[in-house]
Amino acid sequence: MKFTKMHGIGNDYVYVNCFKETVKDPSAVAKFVSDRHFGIGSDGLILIKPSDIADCEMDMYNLDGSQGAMCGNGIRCVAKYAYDYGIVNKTSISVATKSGVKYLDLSIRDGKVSMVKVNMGAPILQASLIPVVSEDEQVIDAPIEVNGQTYRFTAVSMGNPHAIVYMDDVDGLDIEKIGPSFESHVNFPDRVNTEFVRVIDRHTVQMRVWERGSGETLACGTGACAVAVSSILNGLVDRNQPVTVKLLGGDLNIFWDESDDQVYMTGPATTVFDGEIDLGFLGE
Ligand SMILES: N[C@H](CCC[C@H](N)C(=O)O)C(=O)O
Repeated sequence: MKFTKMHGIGNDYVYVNCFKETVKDPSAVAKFVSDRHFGIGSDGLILIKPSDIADCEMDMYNLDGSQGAMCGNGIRCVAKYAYDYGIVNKTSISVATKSGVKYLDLSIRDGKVSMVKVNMGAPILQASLIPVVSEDEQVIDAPIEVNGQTYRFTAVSMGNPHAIVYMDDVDGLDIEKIGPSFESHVNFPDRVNTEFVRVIDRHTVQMRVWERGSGETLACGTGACAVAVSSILNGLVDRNQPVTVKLLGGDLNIFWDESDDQVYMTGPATTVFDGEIDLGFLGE
């Protein structure tokens, strides 16, 4: 199987061009290739597939083999791959995902994509659609008990579920302990991606993320969007202004446009190397 290793500020995936390759069992392939000792090493697998409704389709799998409905860092790399490898020859493109068709604008430097702006769509705040168990219509700054401690969190979906928790210090956080407890908490029927956030000023936040199905990653694009929306809803950053979200792997610029309720994410996409791996033992 030919593949391309790419990352969005350190959130790295193995990408397969399914205009040319066939992957029979993506879940099994994702689990194997993601292993950083026995496989290639990544946060998961992303298939770039033909689409009848967009320029291409993104089909994303976490490292545990679970399928993700949306991936912000991944879709920027899909767009970069599509342009750089000749699937498209334009700088405004569409990518179909499990959470709808997304529209992207590409910045080109030296003939290749350097930065990508993605319309990530409108945030979903209705608890039953996130989903999160709650008696309230929306979950903003609500209590939740995790490992015997009470936290306050806000729930936002960007096509995938996020729980946002604000703290004074995220650098010293024992995320390996608290992350899995949020991920598998009974209040999240589909599990959840959890962002731990320190507010720096009215335009800047710092976050770490424990991703559903992948553990701590260096960055999470949908998570950064959810954090910007949550921070505005909680009055912690200015409305209708860009928010800089600082993640372990780098920064993302997020803008929640009140005029159309769309969340725009701008960030880089990077190709690391092309490779080939024999997955005959997996029946591929
Ligand atoms: N773990 C996520 C999918 C990947 C999201 C993240 N890598 C991003 O950049 O948005 C989920 O299961 O919902």
